Amino acid sequence: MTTKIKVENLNFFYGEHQVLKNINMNIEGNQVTSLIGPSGCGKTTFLRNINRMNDLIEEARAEGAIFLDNENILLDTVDVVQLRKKVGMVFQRPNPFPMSIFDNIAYGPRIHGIKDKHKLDNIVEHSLKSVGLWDEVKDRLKDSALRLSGGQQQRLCIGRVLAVEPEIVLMDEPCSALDPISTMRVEDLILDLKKDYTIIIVTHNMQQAARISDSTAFFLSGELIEFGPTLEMFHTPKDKRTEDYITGRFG
Ligand SMILES: Nc1ncnc2c1ncn2[C@@H]1O[C@H](COP(=O)(O)OP(=O)(O)OP(=O)(O)O)[C@@H](O)[C@H]1O
Repeated sequence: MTTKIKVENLNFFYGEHQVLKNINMNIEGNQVTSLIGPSGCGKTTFLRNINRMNDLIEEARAEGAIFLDNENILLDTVDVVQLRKKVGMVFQRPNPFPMSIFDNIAYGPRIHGIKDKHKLDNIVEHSLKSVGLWDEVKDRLKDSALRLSGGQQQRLCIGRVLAVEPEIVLMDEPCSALDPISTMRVEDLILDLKKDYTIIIVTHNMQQAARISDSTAFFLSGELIEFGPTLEMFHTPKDKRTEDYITGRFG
């Protein structure tokens, strides 16, 4: 069973500006959870709390608790390097490092101390197979990753995250820069990955949320308005504001 996430009374501020308001949520393992809501409602901020990426912003401040299994990762005592190994993140635009395909995947494991060539070969092969890229690139592992297509680059970036064996994968609009066919491949990949990982994805695409997620959370102005099984939320939303958003009446 993969890691569960329990969010308790999470409030988050950029300086005086309160961006997240009293969020409570139980996110199950082996599931895909979508975060939806209009631009600026706090989805990315929420996601970035789960691997403490907001720590990098000086005036950012979080209150409350986020438990990964039993550990509250908002405590000062948490080792954020270890946390980010456990909680990988994929960004909106594919961002491969300007180095070879092999070195992109081997980068994280090397940082975490793996030097053995044979071990790294295995990790690279395994990660590239997990993201369905192995057959496309196995004969050119030394080529620059920047020469891959956008869709291939995004799968490479997901492979780079998987190479350090995370428990949770956060994805911030991972398909927004991709064409429909690459999007479909990444969506298939996400569905496949949920057997091993807890996945949270921010998306502006309602069809995408409906296609790939088990649960959906609807945010509005920093509040969690509704959270539940995706099918229920899309067919019988409990809150009028959720209904208005998913039917395109605002946002
Ligand atoms: N570094 C920052 N400093 C100050 N305020 C910020 C910072 N980043 C985001 N904000 C503010 O926090 C609020 C939430 O932003 P966030 O990026 O989390 O929203 P979002 O729902 O992910 O939006 P989008 O769908 O457009 O990506 C916005 O009002 C934004 O202006």
